[in-house]
Amino acid sequence: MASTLQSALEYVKNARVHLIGELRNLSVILEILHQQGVLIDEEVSKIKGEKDDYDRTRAILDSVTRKGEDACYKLLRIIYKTRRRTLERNPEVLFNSLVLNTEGTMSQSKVKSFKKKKSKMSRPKKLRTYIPENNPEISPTDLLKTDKSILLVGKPGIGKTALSHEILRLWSERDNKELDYMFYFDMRELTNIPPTMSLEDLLFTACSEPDERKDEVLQDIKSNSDNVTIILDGVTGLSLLVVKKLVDKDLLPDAKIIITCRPEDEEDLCPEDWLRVEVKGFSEETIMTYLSSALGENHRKVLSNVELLTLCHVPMYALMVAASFSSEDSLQPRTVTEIYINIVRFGLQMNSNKTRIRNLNQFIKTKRNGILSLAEAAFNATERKTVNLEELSCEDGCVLSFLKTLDVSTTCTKTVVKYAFLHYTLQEFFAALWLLKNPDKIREVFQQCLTEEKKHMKHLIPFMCQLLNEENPSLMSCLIPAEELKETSGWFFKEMIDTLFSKDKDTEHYVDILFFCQCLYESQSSDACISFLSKLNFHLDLCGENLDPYSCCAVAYVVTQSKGRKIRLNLQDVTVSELGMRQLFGCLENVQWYDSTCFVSYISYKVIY
Ligand SMILES: Nc1ncnc2c1ncn2[C@@H]1O[C@H](COP(=O)(O)OP(=O)(O)OP(=O)(O)O)[C@@H](O)[C@H]1O
Repeated sequence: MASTLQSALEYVKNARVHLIGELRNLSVILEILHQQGVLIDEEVSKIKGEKDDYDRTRAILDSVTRKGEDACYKLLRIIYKTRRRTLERNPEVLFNSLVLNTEGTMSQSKVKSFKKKKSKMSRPKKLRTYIPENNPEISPTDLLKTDKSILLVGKPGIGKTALSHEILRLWSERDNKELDYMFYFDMRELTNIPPTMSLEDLLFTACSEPDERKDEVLQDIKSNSDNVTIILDGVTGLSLLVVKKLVDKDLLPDAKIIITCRPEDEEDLCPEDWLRVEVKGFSEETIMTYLSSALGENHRKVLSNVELLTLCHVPMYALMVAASFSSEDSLQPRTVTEIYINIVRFGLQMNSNKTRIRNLNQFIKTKRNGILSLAEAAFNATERKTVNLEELSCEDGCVLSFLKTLDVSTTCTKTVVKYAFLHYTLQEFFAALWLLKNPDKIREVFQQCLTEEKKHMKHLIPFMCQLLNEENPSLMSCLIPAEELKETSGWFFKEMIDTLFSKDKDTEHYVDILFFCQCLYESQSSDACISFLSKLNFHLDLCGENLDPYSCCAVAYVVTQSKGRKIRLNLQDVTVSELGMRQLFGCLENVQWYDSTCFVSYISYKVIY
């Protein structure tokens, strides 16, 4: 509850502007402040006599801050306990359950057989393997209860900090009235402290200092270290002597230490008697709960897209997907690629030591070389049909935050570190980005899409279509000069349509109309839609297709772009959800139902729920 980096007094002062706008049910707060002896009768009456709630809130905050730290702490506790009634906008980030695994890492032979099995799966099945299975082994409550020290390991953004905050919350709300201590340190905030910092300085300077009898408190902590829990969040190594001594139990030998770290920093951090817990992210069930509570009915749009659904196993990405869909209509991403652009921008911002959003473009420009080198490794890996990135020259932690690391033993004495993206579709996104920097390769990739061996390269095309869109320069303008992109988009769509249709003349090659619609929707280019429709003689045949809401959105977009000519649309025997059907209704006025050449647009569909 109370922050470890600022006192309650500072907290109330800093939050004043927000509290003035957002506190409500002031009589509840006043009553409890009175009961707890923070305010006396006269003060309460005076505050109640103020002319409106705005002045009453100011008066409460003034009185409490004048009374100092203790009074501010009590006020914060009251607000926290009554937050559902007293805060206009409930700031609580609800903790959704995470899959926690205590089994340890998979053996090399298991990894190999899993990979072999995976290589034979279809793309949706492969993507689904990212989502961890929901077989709960241990809960945050168990983690609070155990006496063992704990190492929480997990990929970037997977929920380690959220889990340690949850442990802190459970601790602050438990009934146990015995005196014990819990300290939380965000190690990323402790960058400028001397490597030789003492325990006392760590606990009382970097953390909160008791008002009085500091020596006595420190003595109590030292002599009863079994009553102490210290959470060190985001540890990258043992360079701070005090942290090393805590881990080695040279200091506070009976204290419980909880460390969170990413897999690449795990070595040396997990003594044998510690409990190692791997944070694996959201299960499918949690993704559904998370998205439906964040987005209501709109969550079906995400669920129907296997790329986005599986991406959401990383809570940080789930947050971004939810934020993208829940923003004001005008700010909502129209396309899937825009969500990835948001994720990349947000990921860079999160790992940039809090760059402000208005300075973010400038910041991204400084990371240009690192991002493009990551993009190159992504392209090479995608072409080789693997998730292992090779020849990664970038060492910038901010850029590498999109990756997870894997230690692979090459011989019994040698281990190499391999990198992979947190999700395969992010690899494809970066690969598409690299192609736009190297447009000479694009034609070759279009050709590859027609071959059995390299047909997986087609998944880069929808990303490229949107990244070429001049109206959305939020990422590309920082990486590739606008003139280069303009030149590419001058020939890109014609070449794409011509190449992907070309084989159709000679063979029975199947033209994937839905895939085209998806690319054109991502491009948001009317001209490209018209070229495509004229290639099809304005006849879209989707007979027998399974149309998820995203495909429906894409089809509706393409159909509506044809202003001069109506479209003949064959929806015979399609399977479609109710949401998808609603997306399609919007474009039906652009559909030609009867026509003299006896082509008739046709609808017969099965609705799925
Ligand atoms: N269990 C959860 N319930 C709801 N949201 C969560 C949960 N876990 C994580 N999130 C969301 O995802 C974001 C990233 O999570 P978090 O900071 O905990 O990741 P992390 O594993 O600590 O990452 P890093 O390695 O980068 O420090 C959080 O800001 C939060 O919004």
